[in-house]
Amino acid sequence: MDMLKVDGLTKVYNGKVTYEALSNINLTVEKGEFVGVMGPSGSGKTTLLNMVSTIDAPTSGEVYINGKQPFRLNKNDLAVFRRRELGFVFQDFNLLDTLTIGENIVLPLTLDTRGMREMKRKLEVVAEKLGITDILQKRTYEISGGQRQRAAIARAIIHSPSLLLADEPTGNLDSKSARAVMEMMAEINQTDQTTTMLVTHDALAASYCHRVVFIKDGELVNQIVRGKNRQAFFQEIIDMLSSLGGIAHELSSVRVS
Ligand SMILES: Nc1ncnc2c1ncn2[C@@H]1O[C@H](COP(=O)(O)OP(=O)(O)OP(=O)(O)O)[C@@H](O)[C@H]1O
Repeated sequence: MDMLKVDGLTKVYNGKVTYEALSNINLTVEKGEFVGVMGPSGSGKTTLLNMVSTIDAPTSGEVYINGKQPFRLNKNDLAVFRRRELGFVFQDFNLLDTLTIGENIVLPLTLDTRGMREMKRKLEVVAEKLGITDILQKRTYEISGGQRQRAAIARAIIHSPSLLLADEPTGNLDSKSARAVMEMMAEINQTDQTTTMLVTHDALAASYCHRVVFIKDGELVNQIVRGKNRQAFFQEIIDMLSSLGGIAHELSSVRVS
């Protein structure tokens, strides 16, 4: 079953100069798949993520998520759709300093006015899964970057979204924390069948995906599928990035496999 389908997606920015950031993108992500999106700086990755996450509307083309067309919904229904069907993980965590970690994690449920008992049960399950049970009473400034990102992932999955979207989730982490975060994302994907789309410059992070698609100049130019060996996949990703010509910039952020 397709969880995400992007059909003929084009995005034109109309500023002083008109710029076509995405040209006729076609992409299908099946339920339970973990797909990475990579490409040189300015290639259109964020633009694609913004369309899939319904933050910005395409100029033409369609986005289907779990069989629904979010851009056909009215404003209120779109807000509910986003809250129920999507989970977001960002580079800078986006946790609220004024709340405890536990309160941050249950926030998506409180917006949907769920009962206290249900929220507590879901919090326990998700915190256990992410290994953060002992920091739920703490504030963001009392925990490490890796713990913050794990809390952010817990918040993103507590409502069992149809699609988990991650934008450079390892961008602010040291290599050990990045690896731990990616191992958890891969485990969640595997055990819960959470369909995941990851935008990243980090070849190590991308090597945890089942498949990586590459964008250049607003077009999907290639994709590679992981075999059994993650190390080999990592090398294939590096080779593809260098063949796309982004080497100087891209490889500056590559971690050792
Ligand atoms: N709001 C906007 N108005 C005009 N042009 C834009 C806008 N947002 C992005 N662009 C342009 O669209 C192109 C794609 O940008 P986008 O941010 O999607 O690239 P990216 O692949 O995510 O880059 P990076 O890896 O550096 O984050 C770039 O040339 C960018 O300058």
